[in-house]
Amino acid sequence: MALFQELGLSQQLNNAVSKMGFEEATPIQSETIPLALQGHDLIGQAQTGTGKTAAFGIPLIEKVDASVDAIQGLIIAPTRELAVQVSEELYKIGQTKRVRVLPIYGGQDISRQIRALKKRPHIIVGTPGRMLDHINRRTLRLQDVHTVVLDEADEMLNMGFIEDIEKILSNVPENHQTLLFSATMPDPIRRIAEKFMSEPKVVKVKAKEVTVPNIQQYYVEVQEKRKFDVLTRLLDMQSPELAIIFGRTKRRVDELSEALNVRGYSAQGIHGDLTQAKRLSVLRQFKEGSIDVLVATDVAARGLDISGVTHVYNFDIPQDPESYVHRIGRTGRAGKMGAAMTFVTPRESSQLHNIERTTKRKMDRMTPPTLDEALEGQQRIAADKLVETVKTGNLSYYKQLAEELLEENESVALVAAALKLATKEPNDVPVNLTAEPPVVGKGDKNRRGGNNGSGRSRSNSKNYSQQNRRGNSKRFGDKRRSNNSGGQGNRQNNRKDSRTKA
Ligand SMILES: Nc1ncnc2c1ncn2[C@@H]1O[C@H](COP(=O)(O)OP(=O)(O)OP(=O)(O)O)[C@@H](O)[C@H]1O
Ligand SMILES: [Mg+2]
Repeated sequence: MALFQELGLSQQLNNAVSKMGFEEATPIQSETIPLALQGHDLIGQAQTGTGKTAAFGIPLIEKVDASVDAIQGLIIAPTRELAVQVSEELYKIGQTKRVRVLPIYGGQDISRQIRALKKRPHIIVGTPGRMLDHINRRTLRLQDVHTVVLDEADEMLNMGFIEDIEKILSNVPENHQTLLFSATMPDPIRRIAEKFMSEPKVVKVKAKEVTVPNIQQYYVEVQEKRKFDVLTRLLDMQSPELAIIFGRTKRRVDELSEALNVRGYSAQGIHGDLTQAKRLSVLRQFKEGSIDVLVATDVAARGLDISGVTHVYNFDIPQDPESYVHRIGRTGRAGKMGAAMTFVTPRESSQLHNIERTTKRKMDRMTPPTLDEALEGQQRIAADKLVETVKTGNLSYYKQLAEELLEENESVALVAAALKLATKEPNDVPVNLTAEPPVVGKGDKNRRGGNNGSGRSRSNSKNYSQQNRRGNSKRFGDKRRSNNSGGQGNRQNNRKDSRTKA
């Protein structure tokens, strides 16, 4: 790690980064910032959560002449949420220099965007479709652009986006500088990328693994129809501060978030069929912690930086290894710890190995928690909460009654009762989830269905009810259910201050 002061930045930029609380530059930042400032085209590859945004943001802001009222930098991002987030980070970097940054993305009122464009922003951060739209309307003029950034470049250069990108670039002066960043850069895509650039420097942060070491990675062998119960037990046992659960399809995300709510978790889904307003509001609630669990398709997997995400659950194993890297990379960011659990059904073991081959890292096997372990986890949260309240709560109002209760009851029994009331006990309310076909890994002879998204056969989907078919249910009997009404409220409070464990 190097100090930012050693990277040859202006005083204004040094002030900006220290105001953002950055002390040292991350490896990708210290390697790419000087090269970018020298004007080289760049391909930057570094692990998730290691500061790639500032790695392109700092040199771009440095190069902007704030006294010139024209768009000088263009940042293209694959999703609207990411465009918003990147523009916020760039705004912070450029604040001391008074650089104007504007996000433009689909789903937002276009006339409002046109008005904002008239205010002469210096940098535009946008999604390809809406940028093209503005170019066609002649409301976006790019003749003064000197720097183009593709964030999540491999995704952007994937088949779906490449034509849009080419069209956008044909409106930018030819001698512009191009910066491409991503945590993953498969070789065929890198070759496409190089065609867009002139003598690019390739900076690949030296790391043995594609994923960051501070994410503990587990796989859980589980049958499709048992997944939901295993998920809720894991949530109970691990009690994440914030968790993201990835499902394969939009329907899957809807069904999962519905089912989680039925079982007393505060969850919301996010996917491409929701309105833009809804997507942004779900994300905001998740960031604020008013929902604990975000259920998402891969749309949320690229680039989103939400602090406090301690656990990622791949309810469905990802279709390709790159997607795995980006999904689990939503935790363990900026040096923090994280845990990722990937569910693997019996026929998906080849896909598990396929992922491990690409990431060059083995996942540890985790056995699904028993009901007792799930309950223990929740009890521990309740106990922590109780002790915390002893320390910080204003209890004088309760002490008189407490003493009376202690005269008439045994003390251990009293505390046990308080714990019971404060514990969110696992429940088995039936939920409906449509089964997903397995993802069969590359090179698997028996491969059928499942590996190519939309074309996939749905013939083996069927509705069934997932319930706790637990062996040890008798021990708890119906008493366990009697306390569930108090569970949800407690969960909200308990989750926030419990420490996490994987
Ligand atoms: N030098 C630094 N010191 C401390 N924190 C930093 C530094 N640079 C970036 N960060 C913070 O680290 C977090 C992750 O950064 P960022 O989102 O840029 O990661 P990324 O490499 O783009 O990840 P992804 O591959 O998921 O897009 C952000 O919250 C960012 O503010
Ligand atoms: Mg990023």
